[in-house]
Amino acid sequence: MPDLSDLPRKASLRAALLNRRRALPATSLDEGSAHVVAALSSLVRNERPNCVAGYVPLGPEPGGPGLPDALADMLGSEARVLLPVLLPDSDLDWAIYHGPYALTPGPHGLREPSGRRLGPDAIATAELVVVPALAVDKRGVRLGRGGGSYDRALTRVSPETLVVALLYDGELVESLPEEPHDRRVGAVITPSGGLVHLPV
Ligand SMILES: Nc1nc2c(c(=O)[nH]1)N(C=O)[C@@H](CNc1ccc(C(=O)N[C@@H](CCC(=O)O)C(=O)O)cc1)CN2
Ligand SMILES: Nc1ncnc2c1ncn2[C@@H]1O[C@H](COP(=O)(O)OP(=O)(O)OP(=O)(O)O)[C@@H](O)[C@H]1O
Repeated sequence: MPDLSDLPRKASLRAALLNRRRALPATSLDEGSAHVVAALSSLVRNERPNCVAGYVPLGPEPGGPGLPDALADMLGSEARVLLPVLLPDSDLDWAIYHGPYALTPGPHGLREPSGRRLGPDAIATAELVVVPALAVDKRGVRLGRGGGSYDRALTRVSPETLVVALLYDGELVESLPEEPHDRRVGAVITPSGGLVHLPV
């Protein structure tokens, strides 16, 4: 694999990382996601958040299609899982997860919650924020889909709240390009490394 930190632009990094994920065999995706979900489960059981912001994995994203249900199972019955709804300007709205039958098709092949929208500030009520990423570097700099959605959403999250990105092995990289609007994450979970806290 090339040293991803040597690739100059975010767009070419995204393409390389997406191609690498698409080339992973189904068994690696399944096993990787199972390890990631197990480490996330330990984190949730330790932290006992009342509200977790999650996501519905798209294609080969870590966590697999069962991630929202897995999150709901990790939490007590009083706790809630928030899921993102992509807005036309690429900002994120949020709605409570009420099971797989309450997900509807969204843009880019996304599946989004069909329930009442709580507004973009609802992410501030999450006590743990689980985010998708294509890669994260050792400082916590995150590379996402390129809409700037999580850069905006994470500005509404308290600095005290843990933001954790789910990755496959090889996606916690040495260095990524960072722009002023980029919001760093506090931790990543990888299949082999489990939960890794990053310096804020
Ligand atoms: N699961 C998930 N949900 C998410 C995000 C994400 O990265 N993953 N987002 C993060 O901001 C927002 C959605 N933003 C997105 C922006 C672009 C594409 C995209 O380019 N999709 C490809 C098709 C899928 C693929 O092949 O990977 C496309 O349209 O070509 C997807 C999501 C909110 N919800
Ligand atoms: N607070 C903001 N308000 C408006 N636009 C923003 C904001 N933050 C970032 N953007 C815009 O979003 C675009 C993409 O940003 P970037 O490449 O960092 O996305 P990303 O973090 O990879 O994507 P995502 O968060 O959607 O997964 C940039 O053109 C940037 O100007």
